[in-house]
Amino acid sequence: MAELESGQGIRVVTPSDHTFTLDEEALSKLLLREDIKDRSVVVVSVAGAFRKGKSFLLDFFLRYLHHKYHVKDSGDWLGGEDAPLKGFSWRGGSERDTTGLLLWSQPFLTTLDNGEKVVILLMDTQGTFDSESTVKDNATVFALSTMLSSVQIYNLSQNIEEDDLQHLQLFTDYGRLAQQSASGKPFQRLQLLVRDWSFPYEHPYGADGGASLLEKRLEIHEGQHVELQSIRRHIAACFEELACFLMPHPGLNVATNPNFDGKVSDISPEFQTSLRQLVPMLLAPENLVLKKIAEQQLKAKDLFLYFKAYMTIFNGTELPEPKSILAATAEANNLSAVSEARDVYEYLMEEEVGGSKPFLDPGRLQQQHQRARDKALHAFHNKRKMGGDELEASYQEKLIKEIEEQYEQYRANNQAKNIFRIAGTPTVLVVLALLGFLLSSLAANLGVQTLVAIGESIAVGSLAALAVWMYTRISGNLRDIGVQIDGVADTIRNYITRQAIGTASRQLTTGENYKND
Ligand SMILES: Nc1nc2c(ncn2[C@@H]2O[C@H](COP(=O)(O)OP(=O)(O)OP(=O)(O)O)[C@@H](O)[C@H]2O)c(=O)[nH]1
Ligand SMILES: [Mg+2]
Repeated sequence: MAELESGQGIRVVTPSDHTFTLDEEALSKLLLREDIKDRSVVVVSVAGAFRKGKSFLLDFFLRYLHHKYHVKDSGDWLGGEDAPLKGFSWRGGSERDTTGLLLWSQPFLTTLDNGEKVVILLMDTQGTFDSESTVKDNATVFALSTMLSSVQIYNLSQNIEEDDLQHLQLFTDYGRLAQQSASGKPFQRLQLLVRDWSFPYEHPYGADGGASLLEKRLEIHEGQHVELQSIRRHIAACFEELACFLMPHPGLNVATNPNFDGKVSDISPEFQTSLRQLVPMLLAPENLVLKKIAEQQLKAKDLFLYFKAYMTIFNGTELPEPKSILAATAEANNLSAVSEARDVYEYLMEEEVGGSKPFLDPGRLQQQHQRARDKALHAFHNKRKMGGDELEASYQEKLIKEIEEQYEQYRANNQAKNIFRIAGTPTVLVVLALLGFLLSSLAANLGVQTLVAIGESIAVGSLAALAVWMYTRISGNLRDIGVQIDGVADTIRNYITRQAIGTASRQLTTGENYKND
């Protein structure tokens, strides 16, 4: 477990004076890490009232993840009987402990059976209903963690009560709107977890008992107030999967002993049995739920965009309307499509004209740009987006603009690789002078006087131009003339390069088919 001890909870969202700030730097260090950013994400979050054992539970998740994905051991993961429980900060007492939103600093990496490379992230959240938070603070933490996770574990104490369900109210409207905008349900798994369940004779501990209790609580019946009916109807419409698990009491040591350090031997055997069932049910490779928004699987780098988008709208003075949550989702959604398309463009261009590649004929560069641009736009269109055609069109415009800017960059870099360019005007003039002399001496041997004269005038002209050019550069006078000479040399150089490359590529590519895909 030494490796686990080197990890820590990173507070990515911090509360201050009833607003929340995103630590973009800390978040980007984790999500935009080279080995993480392109992996599909699984985000497991635990939320609910304060002081109810959320962080404590997450530390068992960490033990399992460490055992399964780092040590890759198939033996017992629960750990030594006497080892203290480490990980996210947890403690006894009546005062709140966790604040803001935290992610565990060590991402757990795995490859699923279908070849999908994933990263598993754990999220700990500030407990709701402590004496320092407002209703808005509570709703913000709960909403953010639900929207950013693929599995939200809703940690409840003793029973599922009506106010627990009302907490989901914010999402029921959002869910309705989101469904109109994209097909499918907006969120994935809501896992209710009832702690200290004391009626196993009515509903047994575990997933089955949980399912029957949940069914009973979500039942719609005649005579029920319409508001209660509508909450129930819409909760089901928001989550792809609703599940409930009933946990037994962990024993008095856990609940009341101030010196309890989390060792397994102090925890009731029933609680241990339930942990062994619950944790793999959520975190075994075959049970992982990949984070999706608007039916798109999120990569770690996309999650970063959504974090930013949601934080912005939740930081107003009011709780955001479901409509603005939808708008923020749509924006982040389009942004992620733009970023993916830009990657396609860059990849294809780098292949041909990346930093280490030699100079490419400007005509071929233009063709490659067209091809890469088309493919990037195709990738952009292919990605499902929320927010309608107008929003998509505005992001498409942004994408095209960015691509054109990048093309300019590639063109400039390519031009800089041109050998003549590196040597500049003097080389062109010297080469020209040499060619002139060569022509005149050849023509003299053949006795063609006009060509001798042409050759000589090219040579003398070039040398004179070189002398003037050097004068302008050294003295700083007659700069306009210097620029004009540069222009002529540039034109000659471009012409010669195009001819030379054209001939070379014709020879090289005779009979060869360009790969187009
Ligand atoms: N009764 C009971 N106590 C538990 C359970 N699990 C953990 N505890 C105890 O609850 C106390 C609080 O644990 P934490 O994990 O810090 O609780 P939390 O929900 O993260 O609290 P905040 O961070 O303040 O919101 C500790 O003393 C744990 O030993 C449980 O299932 N039932
Ligand atoms: Mg906590």
